[in-house]
Amino acid sequence: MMTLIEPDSVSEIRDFAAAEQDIALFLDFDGTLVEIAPSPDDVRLDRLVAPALETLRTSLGGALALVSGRPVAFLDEVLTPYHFDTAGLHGAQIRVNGQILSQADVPVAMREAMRDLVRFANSNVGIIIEDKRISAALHWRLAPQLKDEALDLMRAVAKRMGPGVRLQEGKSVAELVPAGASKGAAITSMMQITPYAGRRPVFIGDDITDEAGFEAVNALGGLSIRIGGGDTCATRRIESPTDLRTILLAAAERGSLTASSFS
Ligand SMILES: O=P(O)(O)OC[C@H]1O[C@H](O[C@H]2O[C@H](CO)[C@@H](O)[C@H](O)[C@H]2O)[C@H](O)[C@@H](O)[C@@H]1O
Repeated sequence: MMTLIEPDSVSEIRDFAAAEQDIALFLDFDGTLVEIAPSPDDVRLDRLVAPALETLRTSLGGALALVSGRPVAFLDEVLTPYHFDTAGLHGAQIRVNGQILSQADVPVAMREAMRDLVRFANSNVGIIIEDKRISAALHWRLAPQLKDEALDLMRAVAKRMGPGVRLQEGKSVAELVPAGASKGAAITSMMQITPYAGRRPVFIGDDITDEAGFEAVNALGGLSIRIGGGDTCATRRIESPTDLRTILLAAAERGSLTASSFS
């Protein structure tokens, strides 16, 4: 005898299937795996996190990647001895299975832009510049009164550099980033290849740059999780990096991470 499935049951079955589907885990770094610190060099990664990520990477069949505004080389150093798949510089560099899949060119006129940023930092105590070659960040966390001036400068520099560059705002920071790069585009392209393809993407982040990643995983039927407050298109929240660390360490201990681990 054939059993008719009521519409409610169909959606329940779909939800159940999605909850059970193998996931691909994409993790932001600053504000997600580490607490926000006064300056970029001050971040501290709990010593248990990198080995836990390695255990989870294995249990996810390799489908675990970092998606960050930091350069790939920085993340390799912080997470040493592990070299995770990484989309760095807001998606401008992508490395999977040890191979560089894509790397944007250094934007035209970046050197001239850096001269302007250095001049601004030299004449304003508390302003920090990160020269990441393909991108550049201007931080005002230690000089919040300079926010408007710093943003005006970055907007003018980005405009002068032309359509090859976009301005990425973040927590007390503005960055010059290659125009085509975004965390959403990076996640979408990684989801097309092994070991990510066929899995349900889960992306966890905390900042404006992560919203493109949330949109991408939402469009792919995945799970988007924002750490902390703020407007977001993420469908779930986790209060803090400490709470996320607790979830990840417990999952590593069990040797299993699914979408329900984040409920
Ligand atoms: O995508 P993410 O991994 O979150 O990286 C985004 C930017 O994070 C860093 O800046 C932020 O964290 C600093 C350290 O906590 C903090 O001092 C700063 O105010 C934040 O904006 C990093 O320095 C940038 O390069 C990343 O692009």
